[in-house]
Amino acid sequence: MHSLDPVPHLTRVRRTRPLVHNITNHVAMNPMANVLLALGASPAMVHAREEAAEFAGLADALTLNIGTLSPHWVEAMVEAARAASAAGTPWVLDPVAVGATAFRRETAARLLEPGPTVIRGNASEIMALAARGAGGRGVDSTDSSEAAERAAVDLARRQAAVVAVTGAVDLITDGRRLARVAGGHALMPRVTALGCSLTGVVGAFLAGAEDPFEATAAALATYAAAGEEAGKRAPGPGSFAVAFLDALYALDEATLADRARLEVTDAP
Ligand SMILES: Nc1ncnc2c1ncn2[C@@H]1O[C@H](COP(=O)(O)OP(=O)(O)O)[C@@H](O)[C@H]1O
Ligand SMILES: Cc1ncsc1CCOP(=O)(O)O
Ligand SMILES: [Mg+2]
Repeated sequence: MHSLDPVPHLTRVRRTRPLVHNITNHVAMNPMANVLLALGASPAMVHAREEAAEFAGLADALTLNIGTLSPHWVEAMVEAARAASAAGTPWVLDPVAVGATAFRRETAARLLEPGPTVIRGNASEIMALAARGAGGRGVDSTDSSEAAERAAVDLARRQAAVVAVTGAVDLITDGRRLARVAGGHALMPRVTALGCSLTGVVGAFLAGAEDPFEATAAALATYAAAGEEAGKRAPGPGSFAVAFLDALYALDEATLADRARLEVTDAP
């Protein structure tokens, strides 16, 4: 068992206010920007092909999400990914519903080429990307994160990337280590774009981090702690969405240290 303290990572994000460039889907655009602001980061949603690569070169981290694709956006994403990799800027791929259509599979394959630092998806998406499952039901998972463990470790090794699988328990692996993050709240998958927004939060935690595995686990532990706090106050998805932003904003280091349920072992 290894130890991993998420608190210094949250402190770094709040101190440095990283500029996170996101090419995300139409559904997530607004909630994701609000989540990043509540966290203390600086979001920018910049998707035109004419400027995506240039902007990726300015940002502290980049996140790409294939939720509502169109051909123009795919080219912008490929160019932004290449620019980020060339500049040594960390970037995250969110393979929304990757198993659903050929267009998504082809796009994800193109985006894996320039080498994402982190791949963050739900269990069905990670299994589909690793060619081990049918891919869920649209954007929602039909698999548990435990079922995706082998796929996640294989994908991490194949891609030399960190893979984060979310669900009731989150798994994070770099192919060598495996972290489990418990907590969060059952209302989280009932609010759209909370997973997409988490991808932005992972981007914020990667900025300036020495170890992307540790930074990703810290991001997921922070998100779970905020979800748990929000769940105490919200009776349903509408109020949860608002309570989650407030909880993320209010989450202090002592509460994170107290709430974080994070364990790290060797990957199988
Ligand atoms: N049943 C659950 N209990 C607690 N937290 C959950 C549950 N399902 C998902 N989450 C949390 O919700 C967030 C989004 O994850 P998920 O729903 O898997 O992603 P996506 O929205 O991309 O499908 C993650 O922080 C995850 O830990
Ligand atoms: C509903 C929907 N349709 C295309 S993208 C999207 C948002 C998915 O958000 P999340 O992956 O966070 O559930
Ligand atoms: Mg998703």
